[in-house]
Amino acid sequence: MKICVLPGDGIGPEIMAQAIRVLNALGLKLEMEEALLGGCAVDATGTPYPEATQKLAREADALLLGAVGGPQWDSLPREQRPERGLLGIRKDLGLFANLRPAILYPELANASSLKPEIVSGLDILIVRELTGDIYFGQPRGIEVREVEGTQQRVGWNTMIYAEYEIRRILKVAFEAAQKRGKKLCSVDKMNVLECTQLWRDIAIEVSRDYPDVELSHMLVDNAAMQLVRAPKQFDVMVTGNMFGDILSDEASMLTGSIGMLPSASLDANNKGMYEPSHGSAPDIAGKDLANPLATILSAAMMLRYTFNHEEAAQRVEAAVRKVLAQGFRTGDIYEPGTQKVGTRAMGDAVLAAL
Ligand SMILES: NC(=O)c1ccc[n+]([C@@H]2O[C@H](COP(=O)([O-])OP(=O)(O)OC[C@H]3O[C@@H](n4cnc5c(N)ncnc54)[C@H](O)[C@@H]3O)[C@@H](O)[C@H]2O)c1
Ligand SMILES: CC(C)[C@H](C(=O)O)[C@@H](O)C(=O)O
Ligand SMILES: [Mg+2]
Repeated sequence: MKICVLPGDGIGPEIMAQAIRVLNALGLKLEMEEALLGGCAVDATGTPYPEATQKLAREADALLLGAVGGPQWDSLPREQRPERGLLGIRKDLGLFANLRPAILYPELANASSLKPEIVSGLDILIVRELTGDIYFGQPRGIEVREVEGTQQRVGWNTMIYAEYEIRRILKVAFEAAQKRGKKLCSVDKMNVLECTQLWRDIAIEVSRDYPDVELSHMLVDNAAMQLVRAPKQFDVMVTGNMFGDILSDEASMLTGSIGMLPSASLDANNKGMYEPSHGSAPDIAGKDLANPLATILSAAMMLRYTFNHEEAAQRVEAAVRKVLAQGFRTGDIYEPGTQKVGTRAMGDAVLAAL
């Protein structure tokens, strides 16, 4: 089982160190090799997704990513920014299916931004398309043009989906729903955007192959509202790249913190890159404050989806549950009466629980 490890930037190396300790403690035959992605790669090689990383990434069975980015790279030309490395590796490896499970651990009911009675038992899966949409659409750019008689800067992007891209992510979502609560909500903005009218049309077509799954549709603005009004109405949600990015950060707060939301980014053969949904958190980087649980839970998803090692995945998830029950909390999920710990001590606790 060959894993390409990409610690990245900011809190990336800190949270990754804990996930690797957990993986190593499982007694599995895992071969891990580190590579550069993001700002660290820009600093070392001038490019965010260097050739050496491309090679390792393509050879590996799975990848584990911390996070990339930071203000020190924000003024670079766009192609050199860390985020381009992340988008580049997703596209290069065909990782079109991003699974983001928002699960509320009962111990964190009070850490959720919603009242316990609204979120208790929450278990939503957000399926986000990851290699298309306005993220990758051409043309795009910023240029000076004449507009209404004056020269001014104009910025534009293109929201575009081809039928096959919509079809394949919907299949992933329907199949996930079949294995869960058999309810799928497809989120779009068909009242305004043609691109997402096509999305809705195809969702209806694909649904004919999944008569056991109840398909509903929701406009994205309403979906954002419903997520904080009554999130338990959802089982699986499926949406495009842009809306999924936003809705999954929103959903993370229902679970207590963005530091609790893992993710899997899969290709058609379940090769995957596993990464927490959050970013490099420059405001807390290097301070031993970051919550490593989203990364550790992402490693569990890797064991489940790419390596088919359900038992090991469940061991890791049970260990996370146990440390929460024991009262260990990083600052983002802390509440009075629990024990505040740093990133490394949280890793220690998970290891002890294992
Ligand atoms: N997958 C990725 O690599 C990824 C994802 C999102 C953002 N980014 C990049 O990260 C940088 C910072 O972005 P941002 O500030 O908008 O989002 P962010 O997710 O990094 O941080 C948002 C807030 O959440 C907190 N936070 C995030 N992860 C945490 C954790 N594990 N434990 C405790 N608190 C945590 C941060 O301290 C911050 O206050 C940007 O350069 C952005 O492009 C990368
Ligand atoms: C860093 C950025 C490119 C990325 C995205 O928008 O996909 C991040 O926000 C995420 O959610 O993984
Ligand atoms: Mg995001």
